[in-house]
Amino acid sequence: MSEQLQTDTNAGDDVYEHHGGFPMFTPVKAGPNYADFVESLRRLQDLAVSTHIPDDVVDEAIARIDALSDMLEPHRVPEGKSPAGFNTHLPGRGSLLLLPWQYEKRGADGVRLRGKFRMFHRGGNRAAHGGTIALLFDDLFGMVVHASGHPIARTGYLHVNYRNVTPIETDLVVEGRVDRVDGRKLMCTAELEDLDGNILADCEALMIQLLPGQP
Ligand SMILES: CCCCCCCCCCCCCCCC(=O)SCCNC(=O)CCNC(=O)[C@H](O)C(C)(C)COP(=O)(O)OP(=O)(O)OC[C@H]1O[C@@H](n2cnc3c(N)ncnc32)[C@H](O)[C@@H]1OP(=O)(O)O
Repeated sequence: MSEQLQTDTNAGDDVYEHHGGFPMFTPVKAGPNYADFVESLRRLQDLAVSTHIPDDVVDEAIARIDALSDMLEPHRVPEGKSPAGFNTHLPGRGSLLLLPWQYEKRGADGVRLRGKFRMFHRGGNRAAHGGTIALLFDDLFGMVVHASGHPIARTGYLHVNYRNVTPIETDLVVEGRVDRVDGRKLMCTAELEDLDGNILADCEALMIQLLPGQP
């Protein structure tokens, strides 16, 4: 198993040339306080979309956020050199982009995550924005492909069926798997459910393995 894609499940293809033009990523371990850092940023995003603050407080917030950004700026690193996205024990693998969900299962037969859509994922009337649901599925399928031992594949299409309104700030589960393989084409399916087993959305995706050099 290459260090490039090594995870705690040891899943994934180990020949770099099979991963298209992807660079070799060596997972970067998060420090003990990294999860708190990302959670603080998520809280800030929750508040940014759910407050109505006076202009003078806006001015002060801008100044403080800019000061924080100035503190972080010298620590910029190239893609793959940040802990963000590589720490499978953290919500959203430690990435602010990804849904802050955690793995309940990750194996060759599928991947299951549990978590909540946050306030900043709200699309209207306490429902999750449909685009964030597609993001959840898309990232899940990346991990499904990896956990099933296939080389990196990119999403050809995602077909999302929004079956019921998906609530924010409520524990939910999503589970997906590779259903069928046809050469480079991996047909995947997944369902998003509440804890009573009601399907909120389901998704079918075509994941396509990359040819050598494909970005
Ligand atoms: C340590 C902790 C954890 C870390 C662990 C990391 C895990 C590992 C992480 C990596 C994670 C990456 C996950 C990325 C997930 C995205 O990248 S999502 C980004 C959105 N997707 C994209 O940007 C893809 C853009 N598209 C492309 O790059 C190119 O279309 C592709 C996918 C490379 C395919 O191009 P191509 O090689 O020219 O293939 P092409 O001949 O067109 O198609 C191949 C076959 O698929 C079919 N096909 C292609 N598109 C479609 C379509 N839309 N509908 C139907 N059929 C289609 C073709 O008809 C053809 O079928 P056959 O004729 O072979 O039967």
